[in-house]
Amino acid sequence: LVPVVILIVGPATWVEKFPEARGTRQSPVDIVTSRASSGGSAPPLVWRYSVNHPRSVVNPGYCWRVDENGYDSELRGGPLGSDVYKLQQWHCHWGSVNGEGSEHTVDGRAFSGELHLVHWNTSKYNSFTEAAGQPDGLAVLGVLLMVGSKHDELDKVVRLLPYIQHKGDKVTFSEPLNPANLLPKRIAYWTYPGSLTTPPCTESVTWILFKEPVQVSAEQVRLNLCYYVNGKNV
Ligand SMILES: NS(=O)(=O)c1nc2c(F)c(F)c(F)c(F)c2s1
Ligand SMILES: [Zn+2]
Repeated sequence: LVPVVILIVGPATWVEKFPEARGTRQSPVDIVTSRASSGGSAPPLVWRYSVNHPRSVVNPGYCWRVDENGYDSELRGGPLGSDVYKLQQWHCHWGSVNGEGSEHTVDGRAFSGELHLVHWNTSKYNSFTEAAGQPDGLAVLGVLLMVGSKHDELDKVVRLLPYIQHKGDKVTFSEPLNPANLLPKRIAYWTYPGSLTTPPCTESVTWILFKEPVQVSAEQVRLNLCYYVNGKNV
């Protein structure tokens, strides 16, 4: 008899180290479109981003993250009440197999990837870290990515990936980049109170997931996958 050792790593074990992961508003979720209520009279969601400032692309160990380095920006309206949120960073989630990389699913369907623009509530809190622990502390714009035509704005980051192949690597670039160009043309969205999708899984995120996917080229998906540390989608 060969002893079988089953090593369980991943979401099922997160609750041991991060009790929040056992919470009542955990993300990601499957968006069941038939059960989503219409937006009613929510005010429009508005955003303004700084374009010309130095940004850093970092390899946190799963995919890549772009730090906004504190430059000004604003996200307000929609489900965010009267608070103003500021863009802290944006990052991506890709799958190891095309068509399976997104975190959220829509009617059970996964997409090739998912971009997250992470904002924090500057009306109520004094730092990102403080806000990240509060139920109304963060607002994340989720953009579903599907394979299609090349995305020029995203390419400003993808072309830097060969320089951050290892966890902890970081490159700073000053090429003008408008995060608003990462969003879909039509801005209809689903929103729900949720959490960080990776440990510590804190229940501090107002999720705003755009309905319309954004297209990226197969080559851009491949580049994201090959400059991918650990090769798994956290
Ligand atoms: N994938 S996510 O929900 O947008 C998201 N997760 C995390 C996370 F785990 C962190 F530790 C963190 F500092 C973040 F800023 C985010 S942002
Ligand atoms: Zn994310």
